Amino acid sequence: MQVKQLTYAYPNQNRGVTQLTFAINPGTMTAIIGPNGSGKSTLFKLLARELQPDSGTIELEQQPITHFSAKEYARKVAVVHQHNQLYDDISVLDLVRFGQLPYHSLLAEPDDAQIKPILDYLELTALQQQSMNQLSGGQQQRVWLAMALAQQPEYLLLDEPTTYLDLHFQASFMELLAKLNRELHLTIVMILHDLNQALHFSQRVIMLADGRIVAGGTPETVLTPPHLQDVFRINTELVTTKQGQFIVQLPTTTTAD
Ligand SMILES: Nc1ncnc2c1ncn2[C@@H]1O[C@H](COP(=O)(O)OP(=O)(O)OP(=O)(O)O)[C@@H](O)[C@H]1O
Repeated sequence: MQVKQLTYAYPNQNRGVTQLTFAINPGTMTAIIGPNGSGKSTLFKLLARELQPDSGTIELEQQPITHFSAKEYARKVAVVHQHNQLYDDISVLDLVRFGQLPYHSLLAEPDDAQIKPILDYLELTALQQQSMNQLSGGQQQRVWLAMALAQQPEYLLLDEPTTYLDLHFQASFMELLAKLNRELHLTIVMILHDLNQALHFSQRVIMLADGRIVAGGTPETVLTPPHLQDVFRINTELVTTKQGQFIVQLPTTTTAD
């Protein structure tokens, strides 16, 4: 996926994103990070075709993404939003079946042979007849991911996928994404707020500020204390442990006794 000079401003505003250029290489995990209001969600909506750019292009397989029909695009790119809303009560199985819509007409019988391994993979088989509103937030998040996988996409876009999960589920959800990337070769693009998740789970980080890319590259080159100071206005230190390196946020001011 190639993003070239992508620019979007909300109506009557000059805010949004400006002149974004970057590539998402197949088979990689990319983290999009930046402070509040830096343009992450706007970029996400442009990649998901929920907004149309004012100028610039997004290309997939050397074609502008506008050339794909909605169904064609859904077979290539699946989106997991941060705030998923359900208007009706629905079972886990029925919701995951919706992921197959890009392959079938509405009247076609669901193909549960394809769904079953996905439910097994995400440890949802025992929950498949349960109603969504009986599940915890972490379980629901796995079901939305299962629905996205039922689209059999090549690209998976995730907007702050771990925001509502407790620390245990945050860690296991990120491990799961890494497994999907490794085993199914899914290309993953995710908005993250947690800098250590970006450090440990991405090969590439795109750092936004004021709607522009201020740094892009490997996590080690982008997530440096000077960059984090400039962009997030936080004081950090990279600490090396037996488990690898971690970004630790330090107090911004020190009080003399
Ligand atoms: N619907 C909208 N109408 C007008 N301006 C908007 C709208 N949505 C976002 N903006 C503005 O566009 C800019 C980028 O916002 P965006 O939501 O993309 O940031 P973000 O990085 O996702 O922020 P956050 O971390 O708070 O979710 C901000 O200045 C914001 O105020």
